[in-house]
Amino acid sequence: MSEAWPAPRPSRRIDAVVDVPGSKSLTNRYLLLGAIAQEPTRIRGALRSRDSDLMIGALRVLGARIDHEATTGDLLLTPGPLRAGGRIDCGLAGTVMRFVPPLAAQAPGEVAFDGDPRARERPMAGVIEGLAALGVGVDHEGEATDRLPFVVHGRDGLAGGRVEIDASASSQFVSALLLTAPRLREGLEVVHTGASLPSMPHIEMTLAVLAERGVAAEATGATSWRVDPGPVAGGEVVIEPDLSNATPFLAAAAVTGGRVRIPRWPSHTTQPGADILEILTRMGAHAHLQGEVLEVRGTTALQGLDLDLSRAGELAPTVAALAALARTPSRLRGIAHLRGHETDRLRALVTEITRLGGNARETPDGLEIDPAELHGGRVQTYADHRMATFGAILGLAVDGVEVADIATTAKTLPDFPGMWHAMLRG
Ligand SMILES: O=C(O)C1=C[C@@H](OP(=O)(O)O)[C@@H](O)[C@H](O)C1
Ligand SMILES: C=C(OP(=O)(O)O)C(=O)O
Repeated sequence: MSEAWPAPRPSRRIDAVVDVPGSKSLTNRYLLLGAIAQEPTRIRGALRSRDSDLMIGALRVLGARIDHEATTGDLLLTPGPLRAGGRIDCGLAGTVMRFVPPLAAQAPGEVAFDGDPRARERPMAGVIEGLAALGVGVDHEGEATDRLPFVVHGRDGLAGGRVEIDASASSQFVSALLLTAPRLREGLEVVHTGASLPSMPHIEMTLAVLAERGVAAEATGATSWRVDPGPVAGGEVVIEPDLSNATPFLAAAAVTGGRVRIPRWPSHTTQPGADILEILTRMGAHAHLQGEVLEVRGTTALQGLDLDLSRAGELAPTVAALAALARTPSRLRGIAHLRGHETDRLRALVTEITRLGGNARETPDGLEIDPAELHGGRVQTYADHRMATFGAILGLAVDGVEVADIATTAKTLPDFPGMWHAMLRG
């Protein structure tokens, strides 16, 4: 664990252009599809961070060749026959622990999965149920039968068909089963049976990425999806900037009355981070897209808001920081599943807002945050990259904020502290 990081306060008005690295969710989907493609794939603008490196490591264990081209920074994927017999470290990456087991299920033999201590607490039931429905055995190495660690007993030539799972704990259960479905003899229909379903844009992203690689993939109902069997194309792909990782920088403009611009902002995207435009506008900041540049300018006072964040739960820590600095109350709804993220984010956000003198409460499916005068303190981050960026946002507006283990941001951003200081320099 690194030393506590003194969150910087701006010495002058922020006016910065921030180049944000590639999307975690897109990078890890294209990496996985590259490993089962019928030809090599070149990924431009890929994210290099702990989560994408864990995905690269996992795919290598399963037989893919992945090279980093130093001159361009591109990743070059050469698919190989699926290989069993290895151990996969999922770290704390939801995309690795959920997306890779269904691929291992198609490798002939045993593949073991484990991760960080907190990874053993994150929900996995939907993936394990899906594998069972496909006829794939999973042996549990610990006591829990719905979590890591486990061993997948894969085999060639799985039939596929139709599986019913409860994905209310994570949309990644659905994406996981769909992503490797082109290799199933009959393809796959996935039907969600639970009461609610978070992060719908991430499921749409899965369908869009499959379609972009030449696979027939579509929604068959409000909560059911189908992927046809068929070859996955390789070729070149360019990854969009990570819009969720852009949000702390945009929030920096909003809370300080400054200006931040993000180049290469896509005009059409399946990334839920794009919702930040509307959220910031509702809170009183000026946010608009000029060509391919998103510009956010802050105002003197932020307004709270009542918001259903179920589409974009990833944004909750950023929005909670904004809400804690707003002058009217906020309610964030539809995010009960955040209790299964890198940490229990609802509890962590309430604890850390309260630590700094704020006023926040958990509700059954979210948070209520009331205006309060904040003071300094050491924000705990619980191995959660977005708790660290939450602390950094508050530190822009409040004296004496420190962030414990800022290095945890490396989960999805290779040099968050450097980028943050560069933003303050303008
Ligand atoms: O498919 C993806 O890439 C993701 C889906 C979402 O997961 P949940 O539905 O578990 O929230 C999101 O929060 C996560 O950061 C990335
Ligand atoms: C929930 C997140 O990550 P993961 O992919 O590990 O689920 C996140 O990045 O906010």
